[in-house]
Amino acid sequence: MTDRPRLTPPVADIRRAVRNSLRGVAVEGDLVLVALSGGPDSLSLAAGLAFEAPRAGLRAGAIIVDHQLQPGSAEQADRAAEQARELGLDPVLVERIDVVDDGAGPEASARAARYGAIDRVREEVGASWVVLGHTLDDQAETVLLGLARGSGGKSLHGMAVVNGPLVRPLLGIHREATQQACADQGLEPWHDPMNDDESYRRVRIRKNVMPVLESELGPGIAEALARTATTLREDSETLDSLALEWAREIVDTDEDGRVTLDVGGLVTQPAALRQRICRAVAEQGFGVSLTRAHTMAVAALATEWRGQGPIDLPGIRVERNAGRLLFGYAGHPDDER
Ligand SMILES: Nc1ncnc2c1ncn2[C@@H]1O[C@H](COP(=O)(O)OP(=O)(O)OP(=O)(O)O)[C@@H](O)[C@H]1O
Repeated sequence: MTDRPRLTPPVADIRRAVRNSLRGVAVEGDLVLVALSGGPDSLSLAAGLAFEAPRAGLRAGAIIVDHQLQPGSAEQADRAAEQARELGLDPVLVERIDVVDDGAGPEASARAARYGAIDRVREEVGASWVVLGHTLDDQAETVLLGLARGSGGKSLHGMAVVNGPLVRPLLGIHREATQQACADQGLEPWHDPMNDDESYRRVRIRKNVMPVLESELGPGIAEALARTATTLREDSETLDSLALEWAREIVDTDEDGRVTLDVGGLVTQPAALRQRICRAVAEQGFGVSLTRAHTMAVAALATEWRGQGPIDLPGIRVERNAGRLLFGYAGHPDDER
C-alpha cells in the first residue's frame, strides 16, 4: 500500500463524494440503494450513504446479491445485510440469484445477472438510484483492460459517475482509502477470495501491473489513467451528439421499413463521425450494438464499395444499393426474394 498524502480523513472524503454525486440528481424523498457486496469499497460507501442521506432528505437502503456460486455465500450475504441494518439502512434486501452461464464466461455471466437483479429490485421497491462502490483504482484498471483489449472506443472511457439510475460516487477515491474508512469506523469488510485469484486479468493488473507502473511512472498513474478516461468520454459524447445531428440529415426510411443512409453525405464525414452514424442507426433503428469490427465493415460499404453483396451481422443486414446504404432486420421478408 502506498502512503498517499491526505488533507482530510477518508471517512470525510467518502461522505463528501456521496454528497456531491447525489446532489443535482436525487431529489428530496428519493430512495437510494447501495449495492453492497460487503467488501471495503461498498461497505464504506454504505456508511457514507447512511450518514449523508438523512441530511439531504433522502431515504437509504441496501441491496445485496447472493450469486450462490461459492459455499458460504448465503452467510456472507446475511452478514452484509446485518451490517447494513446496523448502519441504519432500510430497506435491506437480499436477492438470491441463479447464475446461468450465458456463454460470456462465468465472471461476465455473474456480473450481468447481478446488474439484472439490482435493476429488478430497484424497480420493485421504487428506488430512484443505486450507488455502486467502484473506486478510482477500478477505473484505472478498467482503462488498462480496455487498452489491452485494443478495442478502443467505449472500453477506454471507463465508468461515468452517473449512468442512468446507477451512481458511482467513489470514482475519485482510492481503494486503500475505503479500507482505511472501514477501519476508522470499526466496520469489518469481507475479503472476497476472487480478488486474489490471478487467473483473472483484472486481478493481475491490480496486483502485478499497477505496482510496476506506480514505481516506474509515479504514484499519480491511477489518477492520470482515470483523468484520461474522463477526457475521452467527454470528447466521445460530443462526437456522439454531432453524429446524431448529421444522421438526421442523411437518414431516411424506405417503404419496406428499412433505414437508408445517403452515401454521399456519409463519406464526406470524418471517419469518427461516419462510424458513429452507422452505429447509431444500428442501435436506435434496430436495437443492435455493432462491434468495432462490424462498424468498420459497414462503414467500408460506403467508402470502399466494389459491388460486393449484403453484410449479415447478428440481428441486422446492411447492403449498398446505388447511392444508399440500406439497413434492415436480418431475415427481412425481402431477403427471401
Ligand atoms: N454481490 C453483490 N451484491 C451487491 N452489490 C455488489 C455485489 N458485488 C459487487 N457489487 C457492487 O459492485 C461494485 C463493484 O464490485 P466489483 O468490483 O466486485 O464488480 P466487478 O465484478 O468488477 O464488476 P463491475 O466492475 O462490472 O461491476 C461494488 O462496490 C458493489 O457496489
